[in-house]
Amino acid sequence: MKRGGSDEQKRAAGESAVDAVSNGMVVGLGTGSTTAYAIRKLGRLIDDGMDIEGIPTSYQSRQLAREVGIPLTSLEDATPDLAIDGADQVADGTLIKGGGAAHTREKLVDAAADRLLVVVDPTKEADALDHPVAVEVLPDARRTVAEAVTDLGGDPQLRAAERKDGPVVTDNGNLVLDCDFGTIEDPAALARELSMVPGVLEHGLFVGLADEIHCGTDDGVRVKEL
Ligand SMILES: O=C[C@H](O)[C@H](O)[C@H](O)COP(=O)(O)O
Repeated sequence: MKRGGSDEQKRAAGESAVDAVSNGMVVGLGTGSTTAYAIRKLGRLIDDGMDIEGIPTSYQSRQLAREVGIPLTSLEDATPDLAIDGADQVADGTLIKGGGAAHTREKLVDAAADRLLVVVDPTKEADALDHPVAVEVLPDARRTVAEAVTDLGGDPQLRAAERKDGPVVTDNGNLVLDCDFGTIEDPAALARELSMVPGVLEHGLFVGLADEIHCGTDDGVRVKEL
């Protein structure tokens, strides 16, 4: 799905993060249009003889990794040395993710990795987080979670599928509520509160996980260490 800035900005960011990959590493493969550039570059490094394994975070990243020849492993068998992942919004090192409904597995892999490199374009950077937060919910919990989100001050909308009638169904067989909280003053507190709601599998607030932000611009890549 196409979101955010230009393809060239995304390519610059995705490929910049791959410069941190060295021989023998296990790499977490995020999901989305920006990470796709990183996955393709990892494939080229493997073609050149590098020994890298990937842990995919979605059907999309698994298929692309297979296409470009990245050997795959899993969290059962390996710990990622680093993960490369995109974001829908970044402010002060905190991320909102889940625009592709992949945030649950992304969070598992990103949190397990020794380092998380986030790849974005300038449209994703903000002074404060105000993007809707994707919340993956068990189908039976759709209404009760929506009520809890409303009690927390959010406006939950069931994510509708495109080119299919009805809702988006995640790779895990669940639904997604896009929850608009306006400007999020305290992301860590909201993250904790959402995690406590029964029926919430995972939400798209990634607090304290990112180690570097690689922002692709028309004039090169800005790397911010956190
Ligand atoms: O669920 C999807 C992910 O969290 C993506 O990493 C995020 O939506 C950014 O995707 P893109 O690079 O396509 O904007």
